[in-house]
Amino acid sequence: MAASRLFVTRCVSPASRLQILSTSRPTLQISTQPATGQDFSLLEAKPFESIPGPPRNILTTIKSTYDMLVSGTIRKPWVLFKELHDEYGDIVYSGFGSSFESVLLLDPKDVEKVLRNEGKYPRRLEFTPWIAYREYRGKAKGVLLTEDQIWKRNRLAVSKRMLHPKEVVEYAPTINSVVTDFVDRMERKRLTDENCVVHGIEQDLFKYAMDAAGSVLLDSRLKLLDDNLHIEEEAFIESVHAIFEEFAPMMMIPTKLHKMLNTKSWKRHTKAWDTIFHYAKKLIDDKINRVYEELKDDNQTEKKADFLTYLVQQNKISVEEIYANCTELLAAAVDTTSNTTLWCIYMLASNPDAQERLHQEVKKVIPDNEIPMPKHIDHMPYLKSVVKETLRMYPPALNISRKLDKDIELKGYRIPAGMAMSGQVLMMGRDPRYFKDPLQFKPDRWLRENEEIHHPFVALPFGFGPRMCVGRRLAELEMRLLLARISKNYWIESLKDVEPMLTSLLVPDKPTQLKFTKKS
Ligand code: HEM
Repeated sequence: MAASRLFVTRCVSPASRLQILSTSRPTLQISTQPATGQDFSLLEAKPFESIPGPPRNILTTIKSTYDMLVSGTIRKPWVLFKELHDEYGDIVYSGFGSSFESVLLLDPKDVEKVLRNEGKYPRRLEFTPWIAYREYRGKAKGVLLTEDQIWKRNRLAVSKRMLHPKEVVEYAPTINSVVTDFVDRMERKRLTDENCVVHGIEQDLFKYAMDAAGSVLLDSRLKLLDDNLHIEEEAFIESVHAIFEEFAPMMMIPTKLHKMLNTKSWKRHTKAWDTIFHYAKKLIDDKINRVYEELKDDNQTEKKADFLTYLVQQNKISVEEIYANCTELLAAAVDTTSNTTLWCIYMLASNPDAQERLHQEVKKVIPDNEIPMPKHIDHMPYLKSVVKETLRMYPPALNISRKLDKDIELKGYRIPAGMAMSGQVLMMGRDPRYFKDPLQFKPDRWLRENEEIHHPFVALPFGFGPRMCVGRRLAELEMRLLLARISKNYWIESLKDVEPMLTSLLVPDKPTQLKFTKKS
C-alpha cells in the first residue's frame, strides 16, 4: 500500500544526508537561571550545545539549505527526520535553513512537558514570510500571526463561535447544503466517466472546504460546486496553494533577502496574498453592508447573529483585525480540511474492510430517509476514528512548535528560553514504539473498547491548549458530514496509488483516481 512506502523513500545516500545535516551554532544566549527556584533537573541539565545532532557550523548550514532546496528533500523532509532520529535519538538539534533552527522531539513525554509549560500566551516558531507580507502591505494581523495580549484579544473574539461544540453544531444545516452540492457534482462527473472515476475531486474538495467555511464565517453561500465558472474563487484557491507551496522554501532563506532580491518566491507569495486579501475583502464588505442594512430594517425578526455580525457587534477587535481574522480563517480553512478529507476517502478506498465497517455503522445509525446530522454523528465512533486514524498517518501539519519564555530541561538537556521546539506529529504517529503496525490504517485502534493504549500527546494533529487550531470543530464537522454522506451512498475504490508530499501541508504527490459505485 502507498502509505507503507512513506519511510523507505531515499533521495540521497545516508552518508551524504548526514553531511547535509551539518548546522550552524545557535546564537541564543543560555540563561543560567532555572525557570523555577527548585527545578533541580534544570540545574543539573547538560548544556544546550551538547544536544545530539549534526555538527553546527555556518558552511554546513548553507550547504544543507542548498541541498534541501535542490535535491527535493524539502518536499519529503520525513526522510531526513527519520535518519536524524535513527542516528541521534529522540531529541535532536536541527538547523535547516535560516529559520528552521529547532529542537526536534520524538518522545510524547517531552512534547507534553513543553506544552504543559507553554504559559498564558503560547508562541510558535514565527511564520516569518506571512508576517513580512503584512508588514510590507501595512495590513493588520489576526489570531494566526499575533502574539501575547494582542493574540489573546483576537483569539477570544473568534474562538467562542468557532470552538464551542454547541455553537458549531448549529452550522450543520448550512454545511449539509454544501455537502449536497458536492455529492450532486460528484454524481454528475461519475456518470460521465466510463470507469465511474471522479476526476478533479481534489479541486472539488477545495471548493467544498471554501464554500463551507465561507457560509459559516461570512454567511455567504458561494455556490462553487455548480457548473458555472468561478474565476475569482479559483484564483483565491490557487493563491492559497501558492502561499503554502512557497512557505517552506521561504523559511530556508531569510525573508528579508527574498524581499531585497525580489526573488520568484517573494513575488509569487506577495501576489498570492494580494489576491487572497482582495477577494476576502470583497466578501467581508458585502456581508458588512448586509449587516448594516439589516440593522436599519425595523421589521427584522430577532435571529441569532452569524459569525461576522457577532464579531462586529462584540466590538472587541478593530475593523482591520476583523478583515485580518476572517481572511486568515478562510485561507486556513481550505487546504487543511480538503486534503484531510481526500486522505480519508483515499484510505477508505484502499482499505475495504474499514470502508465496509463504516458503511455498516452509517446504515445502523442513520435512517434511510435522513441525511447525516450531528445527532447521528454523536453515535458514530467508527466515523470519528476514521478521521483520527487518517490524521495520525497524514497530519496536514507535520509538527507543532513552541517557544517558551523560560528555560526547560528535556532528556537531561537545558533548552534556553526562546528556542523553538517541534513535537514531531507525523513521525510519532508512525513510530512502532507508540502505535502497533503504524503503517497500517486501523481506525479500530482509537475505539474505546480497544486495548491499545496511546500517550495523550502522541497524536496532536490540531495542536494543543489555548493555541490549538481554532477551526478544529468546524473542520471535524465538515469532514464527518461529508464522509457519512458518501459512505451512505457509494462504494469507493482507488485505481492509482499516491504518495504524500509536503507543500507546507501534507498533500498527495499526484491526482488520485477514485472510482465511486452507487449503492443500491
Ligand atoms: C483538518 C483540518 C485542520 C487541521 C489538521 C489543522 C491543524 C492546525 C494546527 C496543527 C494548528 C497549530 C496549533 C498549535 O500550534 O497548537 C492550527 C492552527 C490554526 N488553525 Fe487549523 N487546522 C485545520 C483546519 C482549520 C480550519 C477549518 C480553520 C479555520 C476555519 C483553521 C484555522 C486555524 C487558525 C486561525 C490557527 C491559528 C490559531 C492560533 O494561533 O491561535 N484550521 N491548525
